[in-house]
Amino acid sequence: MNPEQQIQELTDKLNHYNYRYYQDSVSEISDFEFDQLLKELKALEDVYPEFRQADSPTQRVGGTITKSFNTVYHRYPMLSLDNTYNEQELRNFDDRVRRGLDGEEFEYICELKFDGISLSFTYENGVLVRGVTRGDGTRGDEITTNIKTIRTLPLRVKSDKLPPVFEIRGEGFMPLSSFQKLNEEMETLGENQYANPRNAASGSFKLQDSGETARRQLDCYIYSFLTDTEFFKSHEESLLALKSWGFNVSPGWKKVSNIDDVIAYIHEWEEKRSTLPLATDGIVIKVNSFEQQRELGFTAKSPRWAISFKYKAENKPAILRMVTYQVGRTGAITPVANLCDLTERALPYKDVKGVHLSGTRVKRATLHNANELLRLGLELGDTVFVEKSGEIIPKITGVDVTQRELFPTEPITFPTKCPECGSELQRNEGEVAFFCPNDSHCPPQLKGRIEHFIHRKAMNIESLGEGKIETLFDLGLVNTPADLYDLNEGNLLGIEKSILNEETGKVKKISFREKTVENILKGIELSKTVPFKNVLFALGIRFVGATVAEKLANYFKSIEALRSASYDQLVAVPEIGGRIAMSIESYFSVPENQQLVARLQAAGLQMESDEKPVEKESDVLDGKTFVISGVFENYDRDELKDKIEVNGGRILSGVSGKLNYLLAGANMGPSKLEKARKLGVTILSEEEFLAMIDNK
Ligand SMILES: NC(=O)c1ccc[n+]([C@@H]2O[C@H](COP(=O)([O-])OP(=O)(O)OC[C@H]3O[C@@H](n4cnc5c(N)ncnc54)[C@H](O)[C@@H]3O)[C@@H](O)[C@H]2O)c1
Ligand SMILES: [Zn+2]
Repeated sequence: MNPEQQIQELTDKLNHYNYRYYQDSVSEISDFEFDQLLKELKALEDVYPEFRQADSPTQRVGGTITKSFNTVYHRYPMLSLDNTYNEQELRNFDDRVRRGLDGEEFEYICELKFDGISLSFTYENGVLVRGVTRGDGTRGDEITTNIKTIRTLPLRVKSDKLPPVFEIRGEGFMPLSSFQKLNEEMETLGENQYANPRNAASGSFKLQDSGETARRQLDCYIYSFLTDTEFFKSHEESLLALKSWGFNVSPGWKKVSNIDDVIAYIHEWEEKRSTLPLATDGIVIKVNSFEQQRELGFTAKSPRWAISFKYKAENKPAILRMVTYQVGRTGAITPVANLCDLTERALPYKDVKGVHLSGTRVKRATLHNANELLRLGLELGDTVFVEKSGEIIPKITGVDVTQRELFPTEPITFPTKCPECGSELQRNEGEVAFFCPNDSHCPPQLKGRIEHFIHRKAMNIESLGEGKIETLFDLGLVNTPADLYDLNEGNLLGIEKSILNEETGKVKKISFREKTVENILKGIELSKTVPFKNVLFALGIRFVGATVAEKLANYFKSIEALRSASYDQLVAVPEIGGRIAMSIESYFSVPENQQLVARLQAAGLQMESDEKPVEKESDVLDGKTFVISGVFENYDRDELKDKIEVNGGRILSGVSGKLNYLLAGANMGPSKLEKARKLGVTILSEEEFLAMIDNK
């Protein structure tokens, strides 16, 4: 790959992770890995500035705004912080500050870096009037009713020294105790749990229902004060004043006069921070004097007068006691390392508590697949190194082979049979994972099929989550998706199941109360109105994803026609190839599948597409073709698609020479944009597009 392609790829990747992180409150990789990729991109851009993309994540704050809230412009931009994981870079920062201040004396304030989301609060005449998220740094989401649920945040501040309008900033977070409670509840309800308190805080501050936000007991530490006139001389003064006005200022901060003391502060908190009631991921160092802060100024993304030091994930030795094998929803086999602490070597495995890693005890780490076992060269009884990068699943990073002399080990033999159903395992040419081919009877695969069926993009039965499906499956009430339609109040109400959490040894109860049952049944009933294309996707036919399902539904119009289509008829459909055609044929040839479809049909699901001809609003877009890409402010992509169609336009699946317009939102891949430019396609913003149809 040449540098230009590398820059493009890194940009796309990082923008994707940013989007998932800020929009969906999900971390697909660890923060450390994210920050390494960002540094890699920055280094490349420094050498090849001409290839830097317009949407480079090195140039802007990563967050986004959503259309579910009012968008508010920040009076003062809300930036990010530069970060580092090592002391040398911290000393380099110190050198830059010193040079920037021409040798003047200066002080630092060290603070803990709380792991939540950045919030801004505006007070007018002492009254809290607005709370806004950081958003993209320039504009954020107005979440005033939600932030008012923070009990430590004064709604009114009494002091005769206050400026008429001021803004304060802080980190909204979910205390560890609230986080644990929330996740236990999610588990009981069978909902997906949050991976870490940060994601939980970010999701909870942006709920539409502020009653629910209140219930989740969020909190906020205040760390900054802003106003139009110079009010304080230093950060220290402002922290003391904020405290005296009743704001929740975390007591851990400290003023120091040189970088060595900063480093001492970092060491002091490295262990101690695990005793705090909230998650922290590092410390923040700020130049104390506001005048000096102004002298140093800002980059596009962060102040030059501050930096954060992030603690690296802890890495510890552990003993590999055994390897167990999990069967995934698709039948893939994942080996899992079962670990214990060095001090637990002699304990029977059931009494083992695991290795202490960043505040929790770890007993298991995924080994991904058979190749990973080989790559690490593991043997049973080995002393291995484990790491937990904050929120992400613990992983084994290496083996200490010297320990084998003292503690004998045994080779690991990968199983040849499925641990769940006993079928002979298979591995496809060129694939790393072994899988169980018994897709019609292997329990985890059956469960997986049902989970796919209820997915938002399939039958959209939101009232059923993973935990509930698991319970119904284990009780034998639901073995196939069709069984869902036989459920009634009689067999659901009062169901209880205790689930043992093997990590903690705690037993949790899942119970179906009246309200839950009502919701489940309502969701199932509603799914009968879900269009045919979703039903087709929900069946989970191999290679028939949501887009293929839509194409097939539009073409064949009914399950009857699809089922009886020959291979030749199938491949005659635009964009349907031999692989898909074969998979469809083979799906309908299996008796269990025929039965399933028949039962679903009898239950009243939509097995025909009732595509009404679109009611046209105008023909201003007649004969024009569009591709929609990225994220938009006012409408989502489906809404935009509708707007195009009712005005006579057509949607194409990709950028090509035939395309007239690319409707480009935020976060779209720069390579697509580039391609469109090269082909001379007109690129439209959301605004420009809306103006186009407004002129009808
Ligand atoms: N894992 C992923 O997929 C993923 C994706 C995107 C971003 N990230 C992580 O998020 C980081 C970027 O997020 P960011 O821009 O919010 O930067 P950041 O979280 O590294 O630092 C800036 C933020 O720190 C917070 N903060 C906490 N305590 C503070 C204090 N005492 N004083 C001042 N600020 C304080 C503020 O909210 C501020 O906005 C990345 O560096 C990466 O680590 C991870
Ligand atoms: Zn199996």
